Amino acid sequence: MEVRVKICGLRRAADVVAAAAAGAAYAGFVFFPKSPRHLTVEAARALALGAPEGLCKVALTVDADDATLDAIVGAVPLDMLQLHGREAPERVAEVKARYGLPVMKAIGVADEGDLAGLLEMSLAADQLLIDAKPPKGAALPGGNGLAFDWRLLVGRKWLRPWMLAGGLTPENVAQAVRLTGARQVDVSSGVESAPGVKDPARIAAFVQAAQGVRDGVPILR
Ligand SMILES: O=C(O)c1ccccc1NCC(=O)[C@H](O)[C@H](O)COP(=O)(O)O
Repeated sequence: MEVRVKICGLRRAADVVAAAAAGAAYAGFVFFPKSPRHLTVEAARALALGAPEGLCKVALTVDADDATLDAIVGAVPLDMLQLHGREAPERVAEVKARYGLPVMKAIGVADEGDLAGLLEMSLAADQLLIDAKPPKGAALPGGNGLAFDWRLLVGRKWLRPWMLAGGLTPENVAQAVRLTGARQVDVSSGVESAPGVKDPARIAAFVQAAQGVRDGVPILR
């Protein structure tokens, strides 16, 4: 089975097209004003309307209230919501019911203890994004280019589809997939030339590297 790739933090139409052309399955749009990847609703709408068919368009928010989500969902044609803050399972369920869109909930991981709530969150969310926990005092809850100890995921049983994120790059994604068995991966800073600036060549290299592993074995092309 092919590894599905999400390219997060896209800001230019050409990068959305590059992601789809490279074989990415998901395009992530960040709504978080402190992020170099932040989009206005109008900019996200234009990107989403121009996105190639079949690309799953994901809006990423952080502890957003209903008014913020109403504005995003009302204007941007989306396929999924990614909740990247401290949303509790009850809020995840509420968002899912209110908008009728699949919800992916991010879980920040630094140690085994951070995985304790996985089952409860799996019951509320459609998918999980297992990401590195940001360092204390970090300005961004994600997109920090930091990895966590992937060995924490080895042998784990999953109730829902999940995505591995955090510090992935074209250089390390194959190893991460082999070790964790992830069938989906997410990247942001690992395919950038500067914060918020995606590099189409790195996007292509990332997708190729992620998909160059099947059943834990590298594929020789
Ligand atoms: O990317 C951001 O700027 C961002 C801002 C606020 C909340 C979450 C954010 N990103 C979440 C993602 O899904 C990233 O792709 C994920 O954290 C991996 O990022 P990276 O380690 O840079 O590949």
